[in-house]
Amino acid sequence: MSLPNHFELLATNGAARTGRLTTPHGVVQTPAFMPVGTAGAMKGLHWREVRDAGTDIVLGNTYHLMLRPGAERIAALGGLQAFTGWNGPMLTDSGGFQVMSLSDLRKVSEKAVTFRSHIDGAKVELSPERSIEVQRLLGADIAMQMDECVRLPATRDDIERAMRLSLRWAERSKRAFETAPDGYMLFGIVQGGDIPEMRHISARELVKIGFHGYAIGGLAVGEPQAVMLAMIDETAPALPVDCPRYLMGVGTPEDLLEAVARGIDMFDCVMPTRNGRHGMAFTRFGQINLRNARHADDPRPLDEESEWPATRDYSRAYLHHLVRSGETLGAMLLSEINVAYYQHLMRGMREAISQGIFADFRERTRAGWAKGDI
Ligand SMILES: COC(=O)c1ccc(CCNc2nc3cc4nc(N)[nH]c(=O)c4cc3[nH]2)cc1
Repeated sequence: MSLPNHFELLATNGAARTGRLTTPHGVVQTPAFMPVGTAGAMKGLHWREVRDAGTDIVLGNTYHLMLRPGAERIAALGGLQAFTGWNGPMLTDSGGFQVMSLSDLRKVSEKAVTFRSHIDGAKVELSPERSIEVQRLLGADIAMQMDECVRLPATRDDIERAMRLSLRWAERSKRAFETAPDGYMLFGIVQGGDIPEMRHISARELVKIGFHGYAIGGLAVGEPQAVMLAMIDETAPALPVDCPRYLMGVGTPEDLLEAVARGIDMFDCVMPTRNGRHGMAFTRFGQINLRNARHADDPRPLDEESEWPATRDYSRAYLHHLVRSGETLGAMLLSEINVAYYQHLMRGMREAISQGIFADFRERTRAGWAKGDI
């Protein structure tokens, strides 16, 4: 049974789409990139810069926020937007993935995932019901079902087990979400590893349950890019054309371009901010590692044609110096430069799809990266 739809498809160009997703805290233009503000902050950035860089929606994490400062506390303080000062749309991940990647002594049962907090070692139980309760307390505009994501490579049995458990948790997540006010959304998550048949079963059964949008999970977990793209080809066509499709945890600029070409509408990844903190810049010439000594005397900015001031106004020599000296400003500048580049790329894709020239945009963008950094 399909749910009321807040997604408006504006144009398609091949399998690529551009649209508008209306949430209680504002409109999201798609394809959209969500920078990851895991614990309620975008590391090294003010929200003003996140917004000015072209961001419509940011991601927060149930796992981190329920452990610290606590979901009930954030609710008492008015919810995530009031608490953090980001007054736009927010999506929260449901926590299962973070438990498997961040905590130890974790156990998966039919009922829930139990684990020890990586902060104080306290024993915590995260069930689909509690995950939805936390995301409602946080006030996320888009909540994610609780699921189990297996790392790849994995056995067929393990992939099928986790996929079917995730479908049962999808049902329970949707039931727990029923009291949410109009406009708040719940997305299902397709699992199935790198096995097409498992992907088809997961997508078909999720659509029968009915969600506001559908994520493709279980990818960007160690598989080659070709496998990730093949699984998108298997899964996207099985999802309702009028619902948003969200590829979780992805990715590099090339991943984004190739996934939009295959019909994906939403993305999240730590890469622009985390790589920025480690001295890596994303530009239209490709990635530039500013730790590299070759930049020490280079007076040129990263890209004098960029519309983002920091990309235009600072020399590579200065950025190299900041990174080598471990100056906090280096991490801050490269984080904003990278988020601005990702959002510049997303805006370029939206415009190209609207004008029916996405294939040409894709070719020109790849050529720019291939040219490398002159
Ligand atoms: C510098 O860059 C990095 O350190 C870095 C680290 C991890 C990723 C990959 C993140 N991948 C990923 N995040 C994910 C989050 C997910 N959440 C749920 N609920 N279910 C999933 O099935 C799922 C899959 C994911 N795959 C990408 C980049």
